[in-house]
Amino acid sequence: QADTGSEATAGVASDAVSPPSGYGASTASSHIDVISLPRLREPFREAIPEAGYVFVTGAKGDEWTLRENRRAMEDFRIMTHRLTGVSSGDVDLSVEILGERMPFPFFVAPMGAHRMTHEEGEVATARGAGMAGALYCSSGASNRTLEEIAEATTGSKWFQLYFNRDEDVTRSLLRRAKAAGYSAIVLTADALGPGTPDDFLAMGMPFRSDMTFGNHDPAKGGSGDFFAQKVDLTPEDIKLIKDETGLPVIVKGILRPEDVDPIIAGGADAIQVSNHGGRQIDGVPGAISALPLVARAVNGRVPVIMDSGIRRGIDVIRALSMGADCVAVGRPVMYGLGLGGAPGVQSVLEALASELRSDMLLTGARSVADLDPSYISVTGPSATMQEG
Ligand SMILES: Cc1cc2nc3c(=O)[nH]c(=O)nc-3n(C[C@H](O)[C@H](O)[C@H](O)COP(=O)(O)O)c2cc1C
Ligand SMILES: O=C(O)C(=O)c1ccccc1
Repeated sequence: QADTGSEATAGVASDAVSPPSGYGASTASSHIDVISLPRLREPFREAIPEAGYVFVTGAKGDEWTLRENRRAMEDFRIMTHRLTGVSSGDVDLSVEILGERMPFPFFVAPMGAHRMTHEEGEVATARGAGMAGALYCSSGASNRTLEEIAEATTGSKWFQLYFNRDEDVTRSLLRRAKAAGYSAIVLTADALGPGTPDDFLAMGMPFRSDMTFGNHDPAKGGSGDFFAQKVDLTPEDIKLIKDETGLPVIVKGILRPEDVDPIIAGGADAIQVSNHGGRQIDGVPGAISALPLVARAVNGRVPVIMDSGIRRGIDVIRALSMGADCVAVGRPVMYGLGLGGAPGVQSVLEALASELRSDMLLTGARSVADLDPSYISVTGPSATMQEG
């Protein structure tokens, strides 16, 4: 895709925000055939500009953690139950987390800058999530505004907060999220800003020239500077979120079991085990390896959510067996957005649900509530971590 010429303006959604940059993001809007989520990565590369592909698929440093998120899945071997009398009509994938009923135990992870992938940005992703009945977690780094996104999804929605150094800015974001109907706040605790894959740095960080962070656009009720994030967060900061909104707070980015107690004492209503898809610090363990120890530290006091590396139905089974109540899916949702806009996102989420349904049947578990560590044999580096 050339970054010049008027051709790129054709087909731009009428509600797209800023003037088209000629960047050439996807304008696709159709269902897609999904053999599996990993198989979408190459077609995604063909469908959007190289800068978007590198930004979305890349990760920090040597990308060891990015690879480890997938490799470590292999340490968790599925111990299938046989002759359990479970039929397909019996399989129940639904869960309820923080008062939200979900038709399947996964939702859309908060991701910023969807206009690097699709002209419509987050509005299309959120609409697609709603079409699949999935919960959409809106990123604080969205290109569209949280209000536009709220209006676009028919499903449940959570708002992910990048805590701003300016308290008034943070409070204003929280008030708006509450007013727009978001039902929980996700406090991201493991990020400094946009991911900086080496390949993206080498290209000169080519964000599209018309890219803005919608929630901070003064023309749309926003204020402050997205990049002015508060980095010195403590468990005390959870209180401000709860005081301002009265909503449940999920703390995202936890890998270390010792962090759990102070965060729950600070008022957190859920813990999200995550390494941000390997995008912020390289060298941290695969999220699935960290999950069992964090889940043991939580010990049922609050729900546990996990993300980073979920690509298959069996990955969802691994995470739920090892103590997660549900999981979030990141990059594959962007593949769906680039390849098919809102219906493409729907296709991706429904394909994962369908894969999970047959994997559950073959695992021999009737419902996600039945999954426990007895369904898993832990081997390799992840087993060593559990002993350590
Ligand atoms: C392009 C991109 C942008 C992201 N932006 C955010 C963000 O704004 N806030 C956040 O909490 N996490 C963000 N994440 C991290 C995701 O929420 C999630 O932790 C990660 O993508 C999960 O890993 P997966 O992609 O392997 O599923 C982003 C991830 C990607 C790929
Ligand atoms: O890239 C990321 O990981 C991320 O969190 C982010 C933050 C700001 C804008 C876009 C993405």
